[in-house]
Amino acid sequence: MLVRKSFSKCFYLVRNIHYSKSLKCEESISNSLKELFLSDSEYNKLADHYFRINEAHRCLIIQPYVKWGPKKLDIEPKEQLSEAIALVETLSSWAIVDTMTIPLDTLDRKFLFKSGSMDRIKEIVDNNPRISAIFINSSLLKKSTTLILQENFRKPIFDRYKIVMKILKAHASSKHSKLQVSLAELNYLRKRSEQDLIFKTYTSEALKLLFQEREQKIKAEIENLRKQRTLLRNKRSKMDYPLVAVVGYTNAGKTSIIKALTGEKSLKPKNQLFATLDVTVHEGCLPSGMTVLYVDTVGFITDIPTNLIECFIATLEDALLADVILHVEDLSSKSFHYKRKHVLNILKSLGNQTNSDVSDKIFTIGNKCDLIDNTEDPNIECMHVSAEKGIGLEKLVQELEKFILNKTGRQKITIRVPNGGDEIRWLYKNATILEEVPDIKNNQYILAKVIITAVNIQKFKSYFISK
Ligand SMILES: Nc1nc2c(ncn2[C@@H]2O[C@H](COP(=O)(O)OP(=O)(O)OP(=O)(O)O)[C@@H](O)[C@H]2O)c(=O)[nH]1
Ligand SMILES: [Mg+2]
Repeated sequence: MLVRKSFSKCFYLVRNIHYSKSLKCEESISNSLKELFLSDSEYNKLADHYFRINEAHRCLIIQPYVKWGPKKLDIEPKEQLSEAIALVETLSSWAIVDTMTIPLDTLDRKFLFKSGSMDRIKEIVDNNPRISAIFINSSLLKKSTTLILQENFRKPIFDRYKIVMKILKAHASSKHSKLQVSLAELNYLRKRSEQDLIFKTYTSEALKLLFQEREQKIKAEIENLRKQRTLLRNKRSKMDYPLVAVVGYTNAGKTSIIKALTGEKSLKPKNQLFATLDVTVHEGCLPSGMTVLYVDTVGFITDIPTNLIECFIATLEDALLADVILHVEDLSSKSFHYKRKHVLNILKSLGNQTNSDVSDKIFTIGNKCDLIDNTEDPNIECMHVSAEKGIGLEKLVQELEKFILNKTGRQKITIRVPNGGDEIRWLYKNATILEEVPDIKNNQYILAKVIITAVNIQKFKSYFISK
């Protein structure tokens, strides 16, 4: 599957939509699902064993990086380490005791590290009793490598997959995000059950049943919610508001931008990765007075294995169906280009999968301009704004409006209609009225300046002109 391949290093989640303000939807959770989450103690035991969800740790973070060759990444190890720190800081019960970066010549070494590095780590761990766990910021360590490292350092080892899984579990608050996280977890456990001792206490048939039953129930519930989302989508298209999906690398400031553009108080930007785990829709107003809906989405992150991503792919439909994709980038990030490349790759592969050219509807902005010097990087061609300081927002909405009008085939036109007639009432319902002035040549008429879609122009003509 195309997405499967191109997503192997990137992570992007989009969850169910809650329409804020005028559009509200209540998801219902079936009794069978409640039962599934609460009473499946056997399953929960296995999940706890692997993800150690409730454990709090004081950890040593190790950032391995390949020094040269094709596996060398276009991102500074220091920047990778700050992402690892941000991931751990997102876990409220965890603390960071120490950090280190370790160069590697290959990622395929059995112990991961060379013997000199192994000794260095061991020395640090042995001499610091505060360290209770080690987080190696690498996507998914092999089971055998994890065991060897655990044995050597006599501390539990966490890789990036486990940490992200813990964050997702902690942050998932809606039914849909809980379901998706459960499915990701299930896929992981199923894979591990093929090789692991703890599973030997179950017969393979019992295990198969345990996983199968749970998977079927979760998938059925997800399908249910997807139907509800389709309903919401239809409702929205009837209302005919342009939809802007706000996407970008995690922590770029997507939620902050929406908050700044809509004034929505319920939005809480956080200096955390995966602060937003549920897709929410927020109503805003463009300079002309046209209503626009902004969709807040879950951030992208690199270097997360495929099976964690797969579960969320279906829900990306929502972002892809938006009229415009507002790509928010963090100008202050040292890995700006690396992150940009990843986000654009994901969007492109999603577009390919659905045969739609998304690149055409991407509007890019660089956020956090307050944190950079005025000396602009000539390679960063996008509008500079600051959600936090309110810089460039006025220009942003003006340009965004032009872009939306262009992409959605909406036009600004003036229509002459009878004063107080059905025509103006219809226009109030089906277009955005910008201005109404009396026609000085004949005061029985008014000149209405409107923003209207091509479809509605045709409807207007057929209802009122060709009659
Ligand atoms: N200095 C500065 N900080 C900003 C700006 N915009 C956002 N931030 C901060 O950046 C952090 C992340 O902001 P969010 O809006 O939560 O970012 P996000 O992209 O929604 O993050 P996720 O939902 O986790 O993917 C918060 O601490 C914000 O206060 C800005 O313009 N300038
Ligand atoms: Mg957010």
